[in-house]
Amino acid sequence: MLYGRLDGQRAETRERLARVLREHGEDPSAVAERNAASTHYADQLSRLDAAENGLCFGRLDLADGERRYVGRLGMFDEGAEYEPLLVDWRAPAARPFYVATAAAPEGVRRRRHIRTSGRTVVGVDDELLDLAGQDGAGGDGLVGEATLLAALNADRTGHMRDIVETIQAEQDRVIRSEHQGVLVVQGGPGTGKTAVALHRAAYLLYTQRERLARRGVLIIGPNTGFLRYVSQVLPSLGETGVLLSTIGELFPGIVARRTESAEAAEIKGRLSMVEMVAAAVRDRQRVPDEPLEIDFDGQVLHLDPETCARARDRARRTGLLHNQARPVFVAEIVDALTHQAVELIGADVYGGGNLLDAEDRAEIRRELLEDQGVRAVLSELWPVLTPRRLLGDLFASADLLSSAAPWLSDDERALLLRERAGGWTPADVPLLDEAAELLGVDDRMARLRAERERRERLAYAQGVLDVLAGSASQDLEDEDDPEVITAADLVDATAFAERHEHRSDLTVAERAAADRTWTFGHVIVDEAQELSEMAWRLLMRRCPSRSMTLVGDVAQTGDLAGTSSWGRVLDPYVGDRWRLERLSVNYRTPAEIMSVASAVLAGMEPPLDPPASARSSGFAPWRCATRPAELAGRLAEITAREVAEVGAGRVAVIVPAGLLEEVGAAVVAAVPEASVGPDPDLERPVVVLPVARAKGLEFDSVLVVEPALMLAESSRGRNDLYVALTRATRRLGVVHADGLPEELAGLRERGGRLQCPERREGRGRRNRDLN
Ligand SMILES: Nc1ncnc2c1ncn2[C@@H]1O[C@H](COP(=O)(O)OP(=O)(O)OP(=O)(O)O)[C@@H](O)[C@H]1O
Repeated sequence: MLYGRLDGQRAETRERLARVLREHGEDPSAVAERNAASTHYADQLSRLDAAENGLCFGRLDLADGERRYVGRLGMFDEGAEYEPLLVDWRAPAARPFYVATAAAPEGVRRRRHIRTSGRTVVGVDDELLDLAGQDGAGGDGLVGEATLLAALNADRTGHMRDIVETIQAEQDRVIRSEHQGVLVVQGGPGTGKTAVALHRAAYLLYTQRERLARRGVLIIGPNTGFLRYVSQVLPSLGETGVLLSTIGELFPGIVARRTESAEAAEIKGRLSMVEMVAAAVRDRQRVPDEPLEIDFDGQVLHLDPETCARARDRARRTGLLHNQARPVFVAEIVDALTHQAVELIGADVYGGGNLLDAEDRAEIRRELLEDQGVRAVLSELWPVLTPRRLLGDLFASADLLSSAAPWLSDDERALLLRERAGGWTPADVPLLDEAAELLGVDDRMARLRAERERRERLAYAQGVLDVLAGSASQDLEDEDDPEVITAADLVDATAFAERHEHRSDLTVAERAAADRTWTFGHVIVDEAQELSEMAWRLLMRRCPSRSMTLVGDVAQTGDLAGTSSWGRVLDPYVGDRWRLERLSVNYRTPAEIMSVASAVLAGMEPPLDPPASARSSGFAPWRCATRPAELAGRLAEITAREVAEVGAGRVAVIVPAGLLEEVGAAVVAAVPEASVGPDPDLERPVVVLPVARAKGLEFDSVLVVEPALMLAESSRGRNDLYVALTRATRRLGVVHADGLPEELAGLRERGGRLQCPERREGRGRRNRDLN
């Protein structure tokens, strides 16, 4: 019945969309309305399409006899006073599906998980909450155990899936949190932080659609590979209007492809760069050491340092940004030159005094403003600067660098010095943004234009409202219906004009991506521990409301500029006004693997508790020692066997950065479909990737290569190793030629023939130790 209705709604929406697209009318208001309507219907259609798989996945039988179905969207029976047929998972009425327990049943007698394949029901799992005390079901933390385990044990595909059918109570608390400000979600690996962050975005879009549709939601991830990996989750929940981005993509017009050392990136992430950028701007507002000579109209004009200093002080005292203050500087200098020129050109050598009148003086001023020599001097003393020019010049000059950042050591400045050509790195982007904030643009003309357009829009909106009010009062007379509400009752002309402000076809996400100064309604940051202080500054500018959800794990910080303390990151922006939520159950990594990773975690500062695994796999992680010369070849052979073991699943070989090429080449020789590199194709059966790029990803089987080298490669090597060890959903092996870090000494030796204990022992059982 529900699918029948879904088909009906889709056909109707498609028809409406087609009708809108067929409409003619070329005047701007018709085009704007057509665009708005077609976007609305297209969004609606994609929501309906997304509900196809698993439309209805739950049923609640309540103690009072009511039966409630839970699914991907809400459906109502128009013929029966809008009786709910299906409750959207985000609606309050669906909440007991995720949080009811035997101890707190929330009026639920039975919870049913309905598993479907296409439109066919393939299984139901019931939990009787009022009987839970007797049969042991549902009383100890995990909700919908059978369905959950089926999801956790499924082969990985290279794309993250939504978890809407099996959200757990602690996750639900985060997803539906009513906290308005900064919400930090700290949780160990596999606790569902990414999943929760994405479902929270979907939840907020549902509960605050009007506001968020206007301002948009921004989701920040650590790299484009990760964003690709998670990119299907929101569309599968019917939500598409979200901007997924890395920090390196947040400066419109710049693609940050240049690479640099981790040490250089760390320096650029420090808060002291604010002072460096400000000093670099000040250094470009110059006063010459000697008087300058300018040839003008057969005369030589002199510009002395005092005049320049006075002009600079006056321009600076305006408090305007560099480019906006420039006209003040220019006016001062040109006035001084005009005065000199008038004195020279108009001097009455016989009678004394000056032969030039006010009009002549104005003419000379105009000529000076257009004179090439004068312009060159002004550009030297107070140039128009773009962020790219400012930082391009700065990083290409040892002198400019040492003047702008004298507190850096010579070695540190040497790390920043580079060729001008070659583009930008991700760590440059927050600096470019900082520079843009200090430079500003001389936008007087643009503002005049915008004001004119605003007035036109307002007049148009008032016209529309007058027409609507007229026709509504007509209706009123015809039908004598006091309930009629006119458009003007609901919105005034200014609000109406704002709605029509953007007449282009661009979506909110596209407009936001193209506008550096766009401020978002909500910002979600995944792997938030990796962001530098400068990146936080940029993000806070994009979210003045501080409506943010930050998810991460300070034990997994790999970036040298990242953090080990949420308080330290947030203090400058919100003081202690942020809320911390913790996630404690690991849904990815089986208990056997987590106990290996926990030994690595134990050596970290500050000490953190490892999350409890939701299940055990029955597969013991192993190690395999080999000689250095045989490492790559041995790995290739083991990888090929793992591929056969995981069947349709995915295998990852995670290596220290220095071994990527060698190991990658050997693995590709053995498994030609393998994808190798920092940004591999995750849909391939095997990927070989450096440890720094493994963050946030997961695979059925993981081979960790040379853990001792991972520890040594970076000052955050322990965190990197912890990340590598916690990427597997089923199987973990460690292959090494170097010595093994002592934390991993307890691993069993891999046997000569690969055993398949999972099959012997049964796959993916619930971890009975949980809680
Ligand atoms: N409630 C759930 N139901 C089904 N699967 C879940 C649930 N919670 C998490 N998972 C699965 O567990 C895996 C790990 O989740 P996720 O990647 O969101 O964890 P994470 O905390 O971000 O991990 P990391 O910090 O290691 O990146 C994913 O496959 C996710 O789909």
